[in-house]
Amino acid sequence: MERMEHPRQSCEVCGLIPLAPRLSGATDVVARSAAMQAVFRRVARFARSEAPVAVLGETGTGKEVVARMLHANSPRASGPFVPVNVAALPAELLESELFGHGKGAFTGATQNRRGLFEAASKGTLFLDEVAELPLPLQAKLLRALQDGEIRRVGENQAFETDVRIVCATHRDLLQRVRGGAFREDLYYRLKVLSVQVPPLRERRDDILPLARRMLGEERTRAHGFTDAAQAVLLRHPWPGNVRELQNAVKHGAALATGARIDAEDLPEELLTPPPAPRAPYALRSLAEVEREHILRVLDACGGSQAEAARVLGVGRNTLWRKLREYSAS
Ligand SMILES: Nc1ncnc2c1ncn2[C@@H]1O[C@H](COP(=O)(O)OP(=O)(O)OP(=O)(O)O)[C@@H](O)[C@H]1O
Repeated sequence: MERMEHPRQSCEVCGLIPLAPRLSGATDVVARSAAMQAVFRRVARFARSEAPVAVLGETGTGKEVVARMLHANSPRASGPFVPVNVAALPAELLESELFGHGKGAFTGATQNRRGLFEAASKGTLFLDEVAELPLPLQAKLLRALQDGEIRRVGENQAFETDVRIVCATHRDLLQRVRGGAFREDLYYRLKVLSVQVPPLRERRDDILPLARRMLGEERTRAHGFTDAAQAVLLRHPWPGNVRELQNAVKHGAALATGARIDAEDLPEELLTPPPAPRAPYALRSLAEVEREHILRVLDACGGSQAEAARVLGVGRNTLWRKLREYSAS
């Protein structure tokens, strides 16, 4: 599924119907790597279910893209897809945003307003950054999921809900549960099904196809990457994942003067090689470590065995015996 050309034609690899052009942002969805194809095969199966799905993965990996694919391929596809970033609003505002409010519920509530739950009716409500949901709202969300109905802030009348919940987080939700920041009962309600989106560094086969697709969206004369630029793109660890790649391509497109983006057109941080990984801790025997330490102390003591024995806290005879062993070996 490198490119899903036509919105109605399903992908040969995973059977998914692609998103309408540009729905996923600037680009069509790319899944050249085996890891991403496995993700989308899973998405295709989950799409048919009504059960909540938790989409997990580092920031910028494409969790929202996955959520949109779930919706676009579900029986709810003709209904709305309503995304809400729960980390973006203060708790009180978020509550009325999600559940709506009645006239006079609080200062400024001059009329009844329906919330996103109602707006997502017959569709999918996508709760992004769900780990950040404040505890009181977690309780309210749990009730909505359990009872299948919601109450607008300041109102008693209950509205039946008909939404499928998809949520996403880059955090370790289970750790939040253990730390008391996330309700365990809600965790199990939301994570009935789950999809893990792998980081870009674990699916390097996607890097160049993604970069080419993104470049195609830019207004630039450049229509490719030099070998040097490709090598840089393949080497970078992409801590910001696909979003960081998108920025790098924009940077390259803006600076490129020729027909192809060159390495030096890419952002600086891609060009300075990352610090060399620390040598893995050498596993050595105690005898080896002892020998090295003794010789180092002896050296620091100018070769004086008496002084070295004192520093090492051993008898002079012991030190002499060890040194003899070393010289014999
Ligand atoms: N497989 C893909 N093919 C094409 N574009 C992609 C793909 N995955 C991600 N993108 C693009 O990368 C950007 C980041 O993706 P998205 O917003 O879905 O990531 P996210 O994991 O939800 O990020 P965050 O954790 O910050 O919410 C978007 O512009 C999206 O269109």
